[in-house]
Amino acid sequence: MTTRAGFVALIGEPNAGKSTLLNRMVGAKVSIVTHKVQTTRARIRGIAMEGEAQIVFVDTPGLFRPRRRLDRAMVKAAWGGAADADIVVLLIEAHRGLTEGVQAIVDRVAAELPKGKPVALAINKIDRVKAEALLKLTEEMNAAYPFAKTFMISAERGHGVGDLKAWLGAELPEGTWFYPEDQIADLPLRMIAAEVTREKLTLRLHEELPYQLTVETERWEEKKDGSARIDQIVYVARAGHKGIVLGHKGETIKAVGQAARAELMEFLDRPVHLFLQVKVRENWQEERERYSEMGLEFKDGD
Ligand SMILES: Nc1nc2c(ncn2[C@@H]2O[C@H](COP(=O)(O)OP(=O)(O)OP(=O)(O)O)[C@@H](O)[C@H]2O)c(=O)[nH]1
Repeated sequence: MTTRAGFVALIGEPNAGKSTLLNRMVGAKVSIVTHKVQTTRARIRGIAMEGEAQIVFVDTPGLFRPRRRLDRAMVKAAWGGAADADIVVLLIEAHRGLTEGVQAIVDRVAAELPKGKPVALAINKIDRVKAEALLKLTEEMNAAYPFAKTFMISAERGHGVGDLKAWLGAELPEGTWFYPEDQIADLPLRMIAAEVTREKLTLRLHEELPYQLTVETERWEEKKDGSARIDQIVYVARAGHKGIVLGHKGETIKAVGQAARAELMEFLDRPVHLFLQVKVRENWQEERERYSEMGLEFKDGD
């Protein structure tokens, strides 16, 4: 049997319904922490199986409205994420139509994405408009950009979502799955847990380091007493950064751990034992394979 696997980047204006759509396609509330838009970097938002195809959804946060230097770097990285994805889906809101924001995204898509990259259009919230308006918008959008396909959906009610998912599955390149099917179930939790810690680090360290560190959940153990033991590693790019992350007498990492643990307990609704370790991984930025796995690649100078 032919298996398929690949990355899909979901892009669109804030509020377009990306989280709602993802939750529907992935079938779990995986995007719980993602509304804190500006603290996130492109990463896996969820994984869905569609027949023999494994669809890995990547997030491209901070795609628009760069304000500070850091944000500009993030926008660049986000477009890198979209460019690396096998398929891009632009999600727009039916009742708002071709807004200035949507036009700006379309312009960027045309300018930044490699030619031939399939970009599908998903017109969301169709429950809010009449059929004629929808047809007009479809024409208008397809005049603005040669979309590979147009879908009319309601992420909230589920209309058309199955068609979109089936199309994505069929369009992905042939290849082996990135994740064993039985691991997909707890993968989002591991990623959410890592994201929570990364967010606390970002809050604590302000703009000093966040770009150069990453958090990975190494181990997740369900204890008999109903609690969860979570082991995470914070990777920093340079030996000098380790001290900053640890803080004086380990105060910084301790505060980060406490804050992350509190949020995880609330999210998981049970006791959590969180263990954080800080390690130096000098070639962190060069580990391209890792990034391409996330649908994101850092280039020199970013
Ligand atoms: N009427 C209607 N509302 C929808 C539909 N899909 C999503 N929404 C609503 O649109 C709002 C935004 O949805 P989200 O999924 O949070 O949007 P998002 O694109 O992830 O937003 P950001 O995280 O800000 O980028 C929510 O209030 C949803 O309930 C739909 O099909 N119909």
